[in-house]
Amino acid sequence: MRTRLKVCCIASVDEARRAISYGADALGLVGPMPSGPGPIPLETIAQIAAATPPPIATFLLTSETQPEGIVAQWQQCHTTTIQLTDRVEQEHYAALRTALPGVKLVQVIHVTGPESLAEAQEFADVADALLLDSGNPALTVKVLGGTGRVHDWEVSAAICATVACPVFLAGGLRPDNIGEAVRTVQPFGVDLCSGVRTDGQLDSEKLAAFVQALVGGCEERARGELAVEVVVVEGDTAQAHGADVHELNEVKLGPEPDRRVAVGEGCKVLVATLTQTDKLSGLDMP
Ligand SMILES: O=C(O)c1ccccc1NCC(=O)[C@H](O)[C@H](O)COP(=O)(O)O
Repeated sequence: MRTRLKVCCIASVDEARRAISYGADALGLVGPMPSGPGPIPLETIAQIAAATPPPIATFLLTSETQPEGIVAQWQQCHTTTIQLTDRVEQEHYAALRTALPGVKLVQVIHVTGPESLAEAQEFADVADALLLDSGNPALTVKVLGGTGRVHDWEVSAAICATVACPVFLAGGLRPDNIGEAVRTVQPFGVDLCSGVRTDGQLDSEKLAAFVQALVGGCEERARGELAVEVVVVEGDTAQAHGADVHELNEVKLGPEPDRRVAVGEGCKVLVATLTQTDKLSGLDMP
């Protein structure tokens, strides 16, 4: 699977065009924030959103946490998507869906430790996607993104392996770490701001280097996925080659014809060539 690219902190129509020309699938447009280098006026966000062709997605980043405030900001810029950079309580999602039909909602989870796994699982059913970032909403002046810092990718990997919705990885991604990030976390998409900027401006050379490294990381990820084979028979005598039994709930199956699943009488047998594109969910393993 190709890892999708979201380029954030886009500040002008020119930057939007350049990001798209280098392969961006989505653009991040930062609205009013309590801190950080990325905010631009909502009028500029509206201009960029209007100038962006389908199928490129435009994300309004908002720090608002109440439906009225979120809707009021969106009405000034009409993006395809809203990225909720602070925690928006689940009960508010219904009001947002009613007020903003067709607008996708992406909930940011700031990965602060193992407890973030439960928070991600909480939002996986209500949001259209999650975005794992490195901010800290608990600070007196909230930090909600654009930190340039990586977080614990093992927690992010656990989130990606267990939630059903698409997950973007963000936080300190750069050309020199994106390959490892993609291999470790296996996200649906990646998102970055400071790693492709110089003196606050979108830097085409850094962006080109990032895209090249991302493509390389995706190819390695695909090779790794296809290399693993697992065979499991009966609970007590389960044997696995290439993955241990405890990992099986996180193991993912590839598409037909690579997938071969047989459920035997009194025991369950799985023989599969694995990729990381599909969840194993639905298979009742011993
Ligand atoms: O850039 C900001 O100022 C910002 C402030 C508050 C929320 C989000 C912000 N940036 C947008 C993003 O979502 C970034 O892409 C993401 O936080 C990763 O940033 P970086 O670590 O600099 O790549």
